[in-house]
Amino acid sequence: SRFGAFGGQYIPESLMDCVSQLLTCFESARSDPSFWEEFRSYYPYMGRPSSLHLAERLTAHAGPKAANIWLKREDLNHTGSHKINNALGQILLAKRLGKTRIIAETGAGQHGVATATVCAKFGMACTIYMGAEDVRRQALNVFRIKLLGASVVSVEAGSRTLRDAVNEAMRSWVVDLDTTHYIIGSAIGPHPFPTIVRTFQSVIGQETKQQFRDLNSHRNKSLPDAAIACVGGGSNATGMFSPFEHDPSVALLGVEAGGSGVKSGKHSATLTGGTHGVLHGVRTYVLQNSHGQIADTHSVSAGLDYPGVGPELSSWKDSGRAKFIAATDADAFEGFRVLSQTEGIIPALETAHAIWGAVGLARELGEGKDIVVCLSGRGDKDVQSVADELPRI
Ligand SMILES: CC/C=C(/N=C/c1c(COP(=O)(O)O)cnc(C)c1O)C(=O)O
Repeated sequence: SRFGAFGGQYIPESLMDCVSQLLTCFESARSDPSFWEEFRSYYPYMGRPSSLHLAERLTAHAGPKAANIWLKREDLNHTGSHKINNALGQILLAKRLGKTRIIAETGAGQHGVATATVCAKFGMACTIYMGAEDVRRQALNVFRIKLLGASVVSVEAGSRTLRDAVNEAMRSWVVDLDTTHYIIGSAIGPHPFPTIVRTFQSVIGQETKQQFRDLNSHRNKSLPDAAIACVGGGSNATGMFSPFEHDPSVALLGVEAGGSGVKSGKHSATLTGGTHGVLHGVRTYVLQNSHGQIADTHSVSAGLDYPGVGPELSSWKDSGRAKFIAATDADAFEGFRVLSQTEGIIPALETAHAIWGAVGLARELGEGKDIVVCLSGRGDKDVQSVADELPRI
């Protein structure tokens, strides 16, 4: 349950039974071939495997001596992001646990949509908790969640963003533990949640590894030189990175939300600007003041706007296995514009942070090297807020 000094279960007594029941269920499912057969039987529905392909014009944009940039198209999954991988896996666990009701938190709305989608598919009642600020800025996804038959609870407390949605979801879970499973949307929360989410999301890195080898056998190259992903709670990053963890020749780079700049104090770059702490039941890096008060965060992208991060990424930061940088809001808009206009792919604003990071890394690594980028989601949900930025774009 620990990733170095990180992880654990910092939860009230009232949650212990439910969490240990989940652990038992996960442990048995994980080692049960018929569970994975059932999971893979939904690949046609999810659109797995997602494709991996070279982004020639994005690579050219990075410059004549830049490394090749490869895109792992999690944006083409059903519902438009990597979130479906985890939502589907966890609803199969909920079924095994005999639960009949699902709750979840959401910030960008992608996890909310993915959860509402699998609840419709499996006939379970669904309530999504979402900060009121995110209800406003991701309105398209709120509409989709309701169309899928789920209800949305708009959370007015605190900063009215993802952190507050998680608080509310956890609070409501305690009331209905026996009927309800909480499909947590990122690699956060008390053990076993970070391990569950990473396990389901690791389909991203496993497929990428195989696809890269197959696509590069002619040049006798079996591994990329770097993998890069944006980091909110850390699920698409750990999903892309964990299958490469023990391949030291593959650099791992996470790109966080630098907001108005890490020095400005208005950001969500937890690993870059945070310290060891506890948030939402887990010991990890958090953004907090000297009294341990969790800081308010800012990001143009709702899915990265969170003061915590998964414990596995925290351990990789401290062990040096992965590096983390911050892309500002402006950098993200640049990544958004560049991918749209060089590859015809409109990314989620979250993903745009990784695109910006990939261009910089491609210039750094140089010719003949290869970078795989987790293209975590599509940008339909963001076009309204980007429209306001269009003059800058
Ligand atoms: C679970 C809360 C986060 C959400 N989304 C986060 C997100 C992220 C960041 O989440 P992680 O992969 O968990 O770091 C990256 N890309 C897209 C397209 C996202 O939607 C959500 O509610 O949809």
